[in-house]
Amino acid sequence: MNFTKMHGLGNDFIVVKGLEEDIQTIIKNAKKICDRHFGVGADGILLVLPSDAADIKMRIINSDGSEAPMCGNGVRCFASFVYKKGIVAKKNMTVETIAGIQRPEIIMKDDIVTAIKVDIGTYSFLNQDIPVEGEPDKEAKNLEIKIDENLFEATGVDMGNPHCVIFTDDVEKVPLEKWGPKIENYPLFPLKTNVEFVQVISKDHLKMRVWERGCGITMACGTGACAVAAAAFEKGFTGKQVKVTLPGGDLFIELTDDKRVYMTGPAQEVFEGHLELEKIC
Ligand SMILES: N[C@@H](CCC[C@H](N)C(=O)O)C(=O)O
Repeated sequence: MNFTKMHGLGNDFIVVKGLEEDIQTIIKNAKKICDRHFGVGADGILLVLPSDAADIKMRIINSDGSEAPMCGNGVRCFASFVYKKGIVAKKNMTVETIAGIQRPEIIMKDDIVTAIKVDIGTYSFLNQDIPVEGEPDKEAKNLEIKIDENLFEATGVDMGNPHCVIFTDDVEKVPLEKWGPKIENYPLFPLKTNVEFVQVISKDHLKMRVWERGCGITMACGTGACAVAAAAFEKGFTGKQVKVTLPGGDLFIELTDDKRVYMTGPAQEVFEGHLELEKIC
């Protein structure tokens, strides 16, 4: 398997040209390939595939082998990859995902890709969209989650994938490795959920840590940053433009009146490699 290792703020991916590789074997063995000790090591695998509906298609496989409908940091890495490789020779492109069509824009300075801005679609708080158990057309704005002796008030957000956002005074004090998996698998979320703990720094600055569904703790989550910005705006904590600081760095999120979300951030290629699948699978 030929691959390119990339990351968006430390949320790292193995990018593979799907048409040139045996993708069934790759998906079946994603856990081994993503293992940081016995494999290449990554939070997930991004498969580059042809699309009938857009310029190109992205499939996202989490490090536990589950498939995700959308990935914010992934789509920036993916767009930078297909642009630099000449697979899609457009700075404004369309990318098909299970969650719909994403619209990344490659931002360049002196022939170097400096950032990628993505129109990531609209957010929703509706139970049926996230999904969250309960009346389908009610909003998941005051969910009660009890973990051990702790009672949290959470906001459920659909960002193409499910998110559970919890505001707290100090994100550094949250025992994420303990609470993250319990909230990911909380019975309210039939498809599990990504989990974000977020601290309001100011009207235009949030700080968050994330436990990702199918991966665990990651250094950044693009859809998570969008979900957190939407939840904070809805609660009146922040305005429509916000910087979100994650352990791996900053993302810039803009919300529009019609609930559309734009995310801007970097994508970095790390190395190219060749893995002999039969050696680890
Ligand atoms: N890292 C991602 C989200 C990846 C998918 C997620 N783990 C899920 O299963 O929904 C991002 O940057 O958005």
